[in-house]
Amino acid sequence: MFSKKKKKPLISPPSNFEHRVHTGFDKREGKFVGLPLQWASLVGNNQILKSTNRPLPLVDPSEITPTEILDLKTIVRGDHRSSSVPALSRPVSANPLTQPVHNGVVLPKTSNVARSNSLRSMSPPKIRRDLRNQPNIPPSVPEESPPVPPAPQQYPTLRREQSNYALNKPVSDSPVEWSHSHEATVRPVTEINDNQLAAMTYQNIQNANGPYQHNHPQPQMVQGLQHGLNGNNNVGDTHPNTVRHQQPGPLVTPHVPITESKHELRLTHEQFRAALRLVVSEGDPRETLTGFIKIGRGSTGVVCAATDTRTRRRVAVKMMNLTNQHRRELLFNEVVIMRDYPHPNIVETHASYLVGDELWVVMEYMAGASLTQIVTHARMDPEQIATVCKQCLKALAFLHSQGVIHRDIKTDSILMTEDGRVKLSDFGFCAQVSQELPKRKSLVGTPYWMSPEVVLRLPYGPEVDIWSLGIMLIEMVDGEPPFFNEPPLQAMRRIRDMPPPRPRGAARCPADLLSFLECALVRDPAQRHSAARLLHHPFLRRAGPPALLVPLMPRPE
Ligand SMILES: Nc1ncnc2c1ncn2[C@@H]1O[C@H](COP(=O)(O)OP(=O)(O)OP(=O)(O)O)[C@@H](O)[C@H]1O
Repeated sequence: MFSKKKKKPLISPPSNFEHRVHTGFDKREGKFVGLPLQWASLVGNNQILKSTNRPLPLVDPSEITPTEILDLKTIVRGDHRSSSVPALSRPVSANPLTQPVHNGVVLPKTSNVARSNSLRSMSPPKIRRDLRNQPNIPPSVPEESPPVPPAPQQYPTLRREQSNYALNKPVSDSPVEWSHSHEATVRPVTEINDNQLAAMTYQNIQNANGPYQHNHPQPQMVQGLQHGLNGNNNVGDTHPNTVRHQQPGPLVTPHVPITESKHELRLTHEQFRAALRLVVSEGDPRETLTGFIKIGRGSTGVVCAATDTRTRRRVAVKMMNLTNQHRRELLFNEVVIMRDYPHPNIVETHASYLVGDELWVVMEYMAGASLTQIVTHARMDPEQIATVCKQCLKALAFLHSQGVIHRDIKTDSILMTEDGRVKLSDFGFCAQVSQELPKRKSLVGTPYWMSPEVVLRLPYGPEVDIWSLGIMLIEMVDGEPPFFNEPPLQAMRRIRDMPPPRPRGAARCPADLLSFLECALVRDPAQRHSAARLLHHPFLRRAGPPALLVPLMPRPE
């Protein structure tokens, strides 16, 4: 009868915006300039990529899985003998109550903050909601960002409606309670943001009286990426959201006596350093370590081999500068994950320290090789591939049973001892899920190894590691992952739109290897086999002892 006249929404102009990222295209050089490192890696013109010829992992800084307030729990600092301030502890128990969830993966009932993967997410989780009224930012609740629209051709893509991953939990910042004793009462959370760290540190860190700064998250970069995935490669260049508009997010930390309670907080360097000090060991490793030799460089810092003069043991030391991290909160992962999840197939952490402005993680020295070195220099036979897969799957089955998702499985993350034992490393990007928070949403991973659900921005779980393991298997057959000759963004489009990839060398692969691969590279995560299930696949009967891998090790020069 009557046509409803739509009222034109009144949109105010942005206020208080800060222009902190300025990107452009240098026609002479033929490359983008001014991109943050992680985004540069995505469009394929960053220096680290060039120097190591390996793609960098990508962490979308604006997409943080919201945190949840869980039950109150008392945690005690692991080593509190000599400490004058309370600190986060190692986990009280390694195996919380568990119940099966879908697809055979068993998740812990709650995440454990002390395991503090957890501390990784200090960026404000609410920004998209806060920015909803701004131009160019579509409403996105409960999802944090729009899915990639289906491409014109179509291999049936996953859609949100197809997955049962409804996010039924409200977004909430999680206050952390803190008491002035060796026992700290905290609400375990799955991720902690700057507000929560501020809450902890405000009351506990002496001399940390500098002003809190507002955090400036970067939601527009997601739009830029989305734009790129939709066919425009000029990420950050032509998309309207390249200018950042500052809009402070809400703060829900009743225990922090700060007047500007509506503002997101960002820890000062000293506060962050003090927070990190709470989880590292005391002492100066330079007093006991000697003979440093640089053996590698990653996106977070350098790795040196050294000798522990007390034990005469060879160790590897990962040194990460606090001041030049893309997301400094990820450093907490480096400290706690390998330490808190000991397993024969996970690189062992001995200790970690703050040395000036650097975080040093001292770990077992893996003198053999990385799997990348092997796949790029040798051809592996099916028995050797099965041996590697089996050892990796043991680590993954263990981690997944604890609710830990690695999120960056690739040959670069697999290190070997000289006698052929295979261990998982590089836990900088991992995340924890639990029954309360069974799915993650952040865009994290290295493009070529990303699962369809991650590319599609669907909530995801531990199954993403199984997809990446499948891609890693293709690396073992072909020497590189699928689409490796294409820019990362194009590779992500192909992952989004195409059937699961097969190795180029499929013709020389036995049927059981291909069948194993088909169980791992399933587009629908609910149908993908879990690590525990894959361990029973007939292909793994080919697996042999670690010695089978020794002939693959590069010969010392
Ligand atoms: N425990 C270790 N023993 C021997 N070599 C190691 C050890 N840990 C790391 N490395 C080597 O040091 C180099 C850098 O490692 P690092 O973990 O910093 O970087 P990465 O693998 O590129 O990861 P990311 O960039 O995600 O931090 C790699 O070549 C790796 O093989």
